[in-house]
Amino acid sequence: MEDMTTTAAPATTTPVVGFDQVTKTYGSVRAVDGLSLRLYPGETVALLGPNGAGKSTTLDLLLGLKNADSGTVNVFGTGPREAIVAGRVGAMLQSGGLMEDVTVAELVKLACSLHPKPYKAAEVMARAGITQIADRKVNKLSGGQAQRVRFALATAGDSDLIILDEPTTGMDVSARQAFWATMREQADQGRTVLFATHYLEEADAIADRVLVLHRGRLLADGTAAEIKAKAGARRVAFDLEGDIDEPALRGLPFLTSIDVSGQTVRIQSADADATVRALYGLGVYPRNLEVAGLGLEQAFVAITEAEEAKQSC
Ligand SMILES: Nc1ncnc2c1ncn2[C@@H]1O[C@H](COP(=O)(O)OP(=O)(O)OP(=O)(O)O)[C@@H](O)[C@H]1O
Repeated sequence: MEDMTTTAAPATTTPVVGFDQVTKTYGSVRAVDGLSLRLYPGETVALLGPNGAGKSTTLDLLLGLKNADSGTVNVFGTGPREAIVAGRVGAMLQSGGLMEDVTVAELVKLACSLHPKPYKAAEVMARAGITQIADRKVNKLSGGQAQRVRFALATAGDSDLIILDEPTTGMDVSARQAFWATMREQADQGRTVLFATHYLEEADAIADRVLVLHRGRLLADGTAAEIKAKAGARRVAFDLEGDIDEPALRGLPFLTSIDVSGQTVRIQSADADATVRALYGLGVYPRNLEVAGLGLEQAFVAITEAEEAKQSC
């Protein structure tokens, strides 16, 4: 698989975020391993990676919640904490505890009062869709409502960089749609949005750049389309009549996965042309043949599995 860590980011724009050879270890675990990357104004960037890949640690380093063992983290030309004190960074963390014995409105007003460039609390609540629960105690909220409140806190003021760790977990469909519409507006106004997610369809739909982390290293960096294309493999689906000789199909060249369901066969192949030629060579005549590129989810799995295989050699 070719190198996927070259980004087409503009060379002339001053980066919003710069990581240079950043490493963070916990005991023997290298959570972030020599990570270098740049984020630029107006980018919406998805941070993907399997469990334990180092996404949350990367965001914590970016927010100054953790210190790197080596390397440098730069945010708007300063350290992360200075950038936060200056109000340039808004964040929504995965399990960010919410103050319990206050109402939603009180909490949002507090967040606004602490921000150097605050928005009006009523505006912030309307944007997050929590006006109707403004008088409710924070410890009485459902999971999705609490998530909306975290979203409000992350957008309490005019920040230039918005960091979101799995932001839509627990949100219903309409909350998700409203959330991403707001984030899109924020990016259109020149803000940088960085979000970690396990929802690959969200990354595909929302992000104009996708970073794939694996064991603390950057495995891929590009648009979703580039990552899908560079993963190489393609999906092939077809129907067969009569008895299916599954062992023979499993022996097809370039096959990376196969699923037989009834008369329908779905395979993933590193060289779809060669696989289909070999299929005809078996004397098998597929009907309804479809060949398509990988979705971001399959590309992600292909990239991370290829890396696992490389490391276990
Ligand atoms: N405080 C800690 N002490 C010890 N090990 C930690 C600590 N925090 C994270 N780790 C380890 O560092 C690695 C990276 O964890 P991190 O939470 O950054 O990954 P992640 O990509 O956010 O994972 P997930 O998708 O599961 O949220 C994991 O192996 C994790 O077990």
